[in-house]
Amino acid sequence: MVLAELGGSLSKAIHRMTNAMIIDDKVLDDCLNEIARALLQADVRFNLISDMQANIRKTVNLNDIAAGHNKRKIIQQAIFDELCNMLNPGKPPCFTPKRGKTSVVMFVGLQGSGKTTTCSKYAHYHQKKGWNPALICADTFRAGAFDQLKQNAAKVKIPFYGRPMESDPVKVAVEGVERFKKENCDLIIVDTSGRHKQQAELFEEMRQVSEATKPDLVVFVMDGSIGQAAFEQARAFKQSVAVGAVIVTKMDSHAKGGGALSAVAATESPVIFIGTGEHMDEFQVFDVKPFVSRLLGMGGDLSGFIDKINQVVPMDQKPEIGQKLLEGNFTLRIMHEQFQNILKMGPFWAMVPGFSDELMPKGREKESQAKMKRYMTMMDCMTDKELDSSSPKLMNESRMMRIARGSGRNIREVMEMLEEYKRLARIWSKMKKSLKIPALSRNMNAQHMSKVQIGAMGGLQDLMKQMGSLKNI
Ligand SMILES: Nc1nc2c(ncn2[C@@H]2O[C@H](COP(=O)(O)OP(=O)(O)OP(=O)(O)O)[C@@H](O)[C@H]2O)c(=O)[nH]1
Repeated sequence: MVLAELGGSLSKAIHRMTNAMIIDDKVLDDCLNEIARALLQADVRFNLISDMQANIRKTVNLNDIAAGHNKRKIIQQAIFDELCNMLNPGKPPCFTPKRGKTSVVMFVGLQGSGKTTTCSKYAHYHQKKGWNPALICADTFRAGAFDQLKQNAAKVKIPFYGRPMESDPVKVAVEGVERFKKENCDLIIVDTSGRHKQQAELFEEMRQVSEATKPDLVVFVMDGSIGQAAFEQARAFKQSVAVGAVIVTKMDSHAKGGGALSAVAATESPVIFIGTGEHMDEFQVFDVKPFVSRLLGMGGDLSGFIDKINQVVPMDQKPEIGQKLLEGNFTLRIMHEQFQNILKMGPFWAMVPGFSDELMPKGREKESQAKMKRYMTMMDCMTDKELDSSSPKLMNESRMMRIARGSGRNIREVMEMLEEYKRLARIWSKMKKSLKIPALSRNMNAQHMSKVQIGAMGGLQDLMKQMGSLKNI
C-alpha cells in the first residue's frame, strides 16, 4: 500500500534522527530533508513542506533547549504536530448523520472518481453499525451507473431506488428520497452523475438535485491519484454546491495520495473517509491524529502505544485514551483495536500470561489469527454503543442474531467471541488493580489530570516491563 511507503520513509527519517549519538543542527537538518523528500514523492505541495520545515525549526531551537530536556522527544513532537497541521482543515464536518433522525447525503464528484463505489461503501459501513441506509441512483447520464449501484446494493442487501428509463435526475432523486423517508430509512444516500469541470450544464443539474432533495450533507468524492490537483477540483465543486466533507479514494494505488490529502485540507473541508481498495470493506474513517500516528508507525502494541503517547502526544490532548486505559474500561472497541494491532504489529499480548496461553498458543498462530479476524468481523457489525460498553449484557439474543447474520457467522460463534471478551476483560481488570492506579475524579481540572495521567502512564510502562513476571493473572 502506497501510504505505508510514505509512512515507512517518514518513520525511517525519525528513527535515524533518534538513533544519532548527539542531536545537533546537522542531524535535525538531515531528518527534515529526508522528511521533505518523502513528502515531495507523495506529491505534497512544496510550499506546505517548506512551511512545515520552517515551523519545526522555529519550535525546535536546539541551542535554546535547556540541558536535561529530551531533544529527540521535542523534535518528534514538533514533526507530529506539523504533519497534523498539514492535514487539518481546521474545521469539523459541517454535519454528521445522527441516529434516530433521517439524513440525506448527496455524493458528487468527477467522472470515474470512485463515487458510485464510495456511495456503496459508505452505506455498507453505516449498515454494519446498525443504521438503516438506502441508495438512490440519480446518475441518469452514465449508461451502466444504474446497474452498478443496483448490483452493489443487492450484494450488501441495501434498499435501492433508480429508474433506468428516466432522464431527469431531479425527478428520480426526489422520488427516491420521498420513498425511503416513508420506509423509515435513516440514511438516504443519493449518487449523482460524475462530471467534468468544463461541463457547466452538469454542474447546473447537480445544483438542481441539491436544491430539490435538500441534503443534510454533500460529500465530494475525489480520486487520490490526482495529488495536488485535488485542491482546484475540490474548490470548483465547493463553488457550485455546499460541499461539507470529502472522501478521497484510491489511496491504495497511487503515490500521490499524500498530496491529495494535504491539498484537500486547504479547502477547509474535512476528509471523513479514505478508500483503500475496490472492495466494500476497503474504506477507513479518516481522523487526522490517529491517521498521522499510524502513518508514523505509532499505532503499535499497547506498551509501545503508551510509550508513544508519552513521547509524542501531549497528555491533555489525549485525555480520552488515558482515561479509557486508566479506568480499566476494557471495551469491545479496545479489544478490536488490540486484535488489529496484534495482527499488524505482532503479538504484544502474547507476553502476558493468560493472553498467551489461550489467545495465541505457540505453534497455532495462524489459527489464532484467523479467529481474531473472525471476531473482528463480528465486532464490525456492532453499534457504537455496544463497542463502547464494557457490559456485553447489552446484547440480547436478537442483537446477537443480527451480528451473526451481518458477519456471516452463527450465534454460537458470537457468544464464543463475547466469552473471549469477558475473559480478556477479567485479565485487564486484574492488571489494573495490580497497578494501584488512583481513581480519577471527573472533576479534576485538565492540568491536574494530565499530571496524574503522566504518573500513571509511567506506572503502566513499568508494569509492562515487569509483566513477564506476573503470576496467577
Ligand atoms: N484501487 C481502488 N479503486 C477504487 C477505489 N474506489 C473506487 N475504485 C475503482 O475506481 C473505478 C471507478 O469507480 P466508480 O465507482 O465507477 O466511479 P464513479 O465516480 O461512480 O464514476 P462515474 O459514474 O463515471 O462518475 C472502479 O473501477 C472502482 O472499482 C479505491 O479506493 N481504490
